Amino acid sequence: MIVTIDGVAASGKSSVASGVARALGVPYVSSGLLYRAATLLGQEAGLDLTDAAELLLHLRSRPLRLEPLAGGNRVWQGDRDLTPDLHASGVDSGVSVVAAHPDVRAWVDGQLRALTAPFVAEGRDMGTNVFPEAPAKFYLTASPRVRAERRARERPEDVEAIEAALSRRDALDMAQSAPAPDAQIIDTGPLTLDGVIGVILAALPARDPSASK
Ligand SMILES: Nc1ncnc2c1ncn2[C@@H]1O[C@H](COP(=O)(O)OP(=O)(O)OP(=O)(O)O)[C@@H](O)[C@H]1O
Ligand SMILES: Nc1ccn([C@H]2C[C@H](O)[C@@H](COP(=O)(O)O)O2)c(=O)n1
Repeated sequence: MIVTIDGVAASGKSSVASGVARALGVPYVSSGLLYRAATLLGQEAGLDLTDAAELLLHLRSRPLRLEPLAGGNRVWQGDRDLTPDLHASGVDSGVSVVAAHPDVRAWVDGQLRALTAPFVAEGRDMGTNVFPEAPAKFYLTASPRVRAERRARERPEDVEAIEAALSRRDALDMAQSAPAPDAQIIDTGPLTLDGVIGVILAALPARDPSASK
């Protein structure tokens, strides 16, 4: 079975996906890391991130590998682990431009669709575009203030500045961030992390252990 968890920036997608995946004993797949890796490599090579053709040529010359694990995902380029660099604020500010290119999206989608189910996939368009056939879809929301307060607990930055950056990213990512019509929308604002995971686990269809999707 594939479970999709989409939502706005910092709504809890990766923490919730990891918790659900652990409970189900399957890996989770963080699609945003591939967009982040494309951005990091483009920036490191000094490329113009608005030039999708040049960026894709560069990405295809040394392929990336997403390693989906229940506890956390890693992205490799050869034997270099890119993961520790993928949440730098420079990547945060460039990634929406990269994620807006249709050809980059097709490059990411191809890698995701090549993965073997079962897994929990999180991102923006997992339920709408990449795995529309998934039998269980969820979409996480929370106000920009709630999300900024949560982020401020992990980064030594001002809540107002984080909130402004999140709202900017929400606007830039809006085109690919709509909930699937058959997704259950969960406002995580009033819920704990375990509470959100519990809502999702309770809503999952009964599992057939022999099914692969
Ligand atoms: N329901 C919740 N209650 C309290 N804290 C939460 C909840 N959900 C997530 N968090 C916390 O909010 C922060 C952001 O969560 P997380 O990184 O999982 O979000 P994300 O949607 O994957 O972010 P991004 O879009 O930047 O990849 C983390 O510190 C996480 O522990
Ligand atoms: N399926 C996806 C996943 C991510 N993105 C974009 C949106 C974000 O700006 C960026 C990083 O994602 P995050 O790590 O914050 O979840 O990648 C997307 O367009 N589609």
